[in-house]
Amino acid sequence: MVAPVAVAVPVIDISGYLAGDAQAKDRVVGEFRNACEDQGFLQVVGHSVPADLQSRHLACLAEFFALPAEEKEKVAQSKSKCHRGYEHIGGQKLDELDEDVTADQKESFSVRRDRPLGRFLQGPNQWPENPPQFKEVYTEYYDSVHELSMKLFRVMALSLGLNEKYFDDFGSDPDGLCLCRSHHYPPTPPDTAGRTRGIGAHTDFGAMTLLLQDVVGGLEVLHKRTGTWHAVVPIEGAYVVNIGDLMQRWTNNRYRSTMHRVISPSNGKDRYSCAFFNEGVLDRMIECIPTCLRPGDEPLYEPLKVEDHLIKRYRQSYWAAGTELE
Ligand SMILES: O=C(O)CCC(=O)C(=O)O
Ligand SMILES: [Fe+2]
Repeated sequence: MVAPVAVAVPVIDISGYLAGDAQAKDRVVGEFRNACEDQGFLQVVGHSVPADLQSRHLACLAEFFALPAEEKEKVAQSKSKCHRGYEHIGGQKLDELDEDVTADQKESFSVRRDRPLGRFLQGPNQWPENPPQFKEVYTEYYDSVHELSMKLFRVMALSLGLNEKYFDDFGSDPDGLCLCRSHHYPPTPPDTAGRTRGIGAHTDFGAMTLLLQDVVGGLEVLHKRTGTWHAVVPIEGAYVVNIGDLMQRWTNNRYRSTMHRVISPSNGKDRYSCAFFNEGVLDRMIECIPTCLRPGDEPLYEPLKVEDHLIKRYRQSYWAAGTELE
């Protein structure tokens, strides 16, 4: 049940920081640090992604997901050797612990950077024929949100007392993995209320996630201290930014990767969202960032290769839904 008392997810206006204002920079960096050390969830407004691009992207998604199933299946993820394209409802189950809840009641479309086939998740995208502007708008959106993520990695570096370019390579290496996955959550049928999950409870796999959600609502975050779920109230055009498991590990638990889930809409509305995940370079070793270790402390985790971490997490979430993943 969602707790009646709202646990605030901080809202950070980064417009002054982006404009180069030194005072705003200190404020933004401090607010970002507090949010990441607390729940690892925040919302960013005053960012650089144009509102018009967000609307065009969401409109294209609605048009695509409304196509007949056989049209969407032409670009099914099961046809891709690198897990790109359309995934039908129930293809993934992110809640790996609760057997009673359904597989994820979302359909999605996944895009990464086009690379030659070979390494895990590397390869070419698949694009639908309709709507005709889908590829162009999706690509423009991907580039814009990727650019914003790089600005936020700079804030992240400063907030950890590091050189502001510390994460530049991790986030912008052409072989680095970023996933821009868009979702459609159809309204839940009334008879399955309580058991349906748009997305089951999970933590994100990568370093940082930037999520655009429409105004329908349904995203919830688990408040660790009280064990209660709280709505992340939609703010039109804002990005919900959250820390993923890789960053929690990298920062020796200083920054928190927090459980979240999506409850399918029960108000008869369709919900759309788009998540951008920075998952990093496959060969990169993740080991405790020096500024995250107090004198005399030991790192909590062994060094871990990004590739090993991602293979394990992706496979688990697909096997839980009975889907094969190459
Ligand atoms: O659609 C949402 O609001 C959340 C999506 C999400 O948590 C995910 O894709 O990992
Ligand atoms: Fe997530």
